[in-house]
Amino acid sequence: MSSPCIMSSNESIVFDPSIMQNQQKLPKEFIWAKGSSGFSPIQQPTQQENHDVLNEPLVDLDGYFRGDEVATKHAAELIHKACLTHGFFQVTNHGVDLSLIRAAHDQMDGLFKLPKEKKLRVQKNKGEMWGYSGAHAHRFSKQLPWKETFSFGYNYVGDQGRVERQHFRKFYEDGNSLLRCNSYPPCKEPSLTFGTGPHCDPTSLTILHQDQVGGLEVFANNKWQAVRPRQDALVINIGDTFMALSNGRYKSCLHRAVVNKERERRSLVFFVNPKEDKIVRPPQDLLNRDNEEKTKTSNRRRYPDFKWPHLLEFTQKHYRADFTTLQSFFQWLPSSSTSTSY
Ligand SMILES: C=C1C[C@]23C[C@H]1CC[C@H]2[C@]1(C)CCC[C@@](C)(C(=O)O)[C@H]1[C@@H]3C(=O)O
Ligand SMILES: O=C(O)CCC(=O)C(=O)O
Ligand SMILES: [Fe+2]
Repeated sequence: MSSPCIMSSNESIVFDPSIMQNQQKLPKEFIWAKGSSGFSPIQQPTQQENHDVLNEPLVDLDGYFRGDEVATKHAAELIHKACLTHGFFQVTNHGVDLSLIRAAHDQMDGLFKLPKEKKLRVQKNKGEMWGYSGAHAHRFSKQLPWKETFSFGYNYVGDQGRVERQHFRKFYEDGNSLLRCNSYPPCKEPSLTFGTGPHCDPTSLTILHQDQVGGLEVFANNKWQAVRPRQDALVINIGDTFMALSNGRYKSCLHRAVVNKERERRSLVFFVNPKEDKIVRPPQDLLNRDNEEKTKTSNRRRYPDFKWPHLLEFTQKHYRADFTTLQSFFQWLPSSSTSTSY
């Protein structure tokens, strides 16, 4: 039986923001805090007032788009360094018009303001990637995230017959990516819960635009640090799949989203994925370079080969993505059947 005041259908919670944001006491299903023991600092929610602000690299892409070689080299170096350390940076002059971003947020607003019944008509089923989800209550029963999401599939079919220019461009061509709209309603007890719990994205690359409310945090230098919202910037982070593709050189970014007492927060997230049949394996050039640079013992392959649909299946059917997803996936992989319906 769920907490009082929460509408319940078929035993799972219905996350209605207009009701939830007025709950004086956080329903137990949303509590993440575990007291002083049993939880590492990574898992434990922290008081919002205590947060450091991250001084992450801000990369201006203007020179790159103008074909300025020096500016491009500088931007590439900043990105490379950020990927080697936390797997996180922001970009400005990224080529996406601000008016388009605003229009996307307006559309998102329209979606989240739909009546509950309409949202539930497109509810995600377990194992499916697309549709509406209220606190993921159809999938999980505890440590629910304080959010609603709408997810959409995106399949970019590249120009046919184009000459191959880069290994990774080819690798991601025709991939099945995912667009997700997140809405985090205000919460009376924000320090007990999360909008999105601590995790590394299992996907490859994440491109995110957050509104001006703030709530995204990155675990860097052994502490949680807030990412200051910038209207003109896109937040980029490395996910587990890209970390594997780079043989562990580039770091999958550990991050989370906290909620607050007063303001609803929105974010718009694009998760880039390779096509289903691609084998996630570091390019030979990179392994050769590792061979030249390091001793024989440290240049071995860090992860076994896998395909994205298997990692996706793992996170949708067997394991809730967190900050040790990749490790747990490689333990599960040998025992799993390699046929999948994705
Ligand atoms: C493949 C995915 C699973 C999640 C959506 C995409 C990329 C990020 C994953 C997620 C956001 C990581 C935190 C936990 C999660 C359950 C969530 O809070 O939404 C994850 C997504 C999911 O499984 O739906
Ligand atoms: O809303 C945010 O800022 C973060 C969301 C996130 O990390 C995710 O959806 O994977
Ligand atoms: Fe994420």
